[in-house]
Amino acid sequence: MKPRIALIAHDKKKDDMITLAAEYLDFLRGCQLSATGTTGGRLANELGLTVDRKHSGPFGGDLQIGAQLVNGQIDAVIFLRDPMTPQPHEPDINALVRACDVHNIACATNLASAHLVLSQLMAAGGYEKTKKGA
Ligand SMILES: O=C(CO)COP(=O)(O)O
Repeated sequence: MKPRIALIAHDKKKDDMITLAAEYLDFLRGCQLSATGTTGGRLANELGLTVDRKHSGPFGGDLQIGAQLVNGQIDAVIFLRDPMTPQPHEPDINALVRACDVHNIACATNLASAHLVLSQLMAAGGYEKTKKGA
């Protein structure tokens, strides 16, 4: 089965998400992706990824991803949170991260852990990262 990955980034982390996804592009093309609205829009427009776009985070997108996760439809969450900016939907963010803990779903909330999760999922699927210039 294809890995089912949720990709979410707060505004100041969206460029990081695009750079991250570009690095794992071949692998992510073979995954089933969900994303909050604006993050998903950028992933689709800038990288051509096929993404199940939920509502934007402040309008319930985190909760929609949380519901998918609770229903057993998500294997890992990459959630690049902005720890320096207060978010109007902080309760929704906490609910999603809590749901990951309740259901023991890997949740990477920064780039370092995102690389670990993605490279591990890739290795488990027998993928190799394409080396630049190779
Ligand atoms: O706010 C978010 C996550 O909490 C992200 O939502 P967007 O991808 O719609 O910006």
